[in-house]
Amino acid sequence: MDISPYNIRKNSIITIAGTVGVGKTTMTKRLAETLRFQASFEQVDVNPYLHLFYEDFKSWSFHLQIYFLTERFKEQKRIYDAGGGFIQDRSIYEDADIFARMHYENGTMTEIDYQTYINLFEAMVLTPYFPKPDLLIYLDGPLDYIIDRIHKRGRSMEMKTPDQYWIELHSRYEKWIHQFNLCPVLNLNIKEYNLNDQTSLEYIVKKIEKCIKKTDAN
Ligand SMILES: Nc1ncnc2c1ncn2[C@@H]1O[C@H](COP(=O)(O)OP(=O)(O)O)[C@@H](O)[C@H]1O
Ligand SMILES: Nc1ncnc2c1ncn2[C@H]1C[C@H](O)[C@@H](COP(=O)(O)O)O1
Repeated sequence: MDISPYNIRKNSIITIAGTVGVGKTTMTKRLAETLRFQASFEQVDVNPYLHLFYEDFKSWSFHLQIYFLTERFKEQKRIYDAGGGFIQDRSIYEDADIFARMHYENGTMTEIDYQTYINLFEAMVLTPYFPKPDLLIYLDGPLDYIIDRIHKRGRSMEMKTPDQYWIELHSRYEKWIHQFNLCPVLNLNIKEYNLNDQTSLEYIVKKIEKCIKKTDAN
């Protein structure tokens, strides 16, 4: 078996999940550097719908979800073609189970659009390009820390969005992770690590090793 210096298979796929602003992108970068894996990011700056969506959820939620699905599919294919070895910034499950569902349930996505989206999502995850991740790392922490990070990051479209949106997202994430069972989950609390501290990073890597080893043993 091909093992990285950290006893983690070099073809592993590790997905970082968690609500907006919790620190997924930052964690993706640091883990990819440390494990010498490739990174797969969500590209926020080039997303042509995101600004429009934040101005008017009802008009743009379907377009935005289709765009995210397309981008995730391309990234999944890239990961598959490379034979794994990736840290991935957010999972496709979050798009469907949290964001799309929330907008449908809140009336900012129509039933027809939601059904079309779900049909496409279900067809996509059945393709070979969507192997289940070897591990999903779930980042969470106090809501006030997370909202503070969103404000400090300073994306204007997010800063104009009422805090109620982040509160609802966070609450939906908490429910979602409790029932998520498609792959092993490592829970990390953002108050309990510091990515600028090598010891703290090593501690996270040790936890990843343990979770992935347990799965390999099954
Ligand atoms: N461990 C951390 N400690 C302090 N600030 C962090 C940490 N991780 C991320 N941040 C900051 O919080 C903000 C959101 O992080 P980001 O990685 O973009 O989150 P996400 O991808 O989950 O939206 C950024 O400004 C980032 O610099
Ligand atoms: N599927 C999605 N639907 C709506 N909005 C989404 C979706 N995926 C990501 N977003 C938004 C949330 C943030 O404003 C940006 C980037 O997400 P982040 O958690 O900061 O990486 O896109």
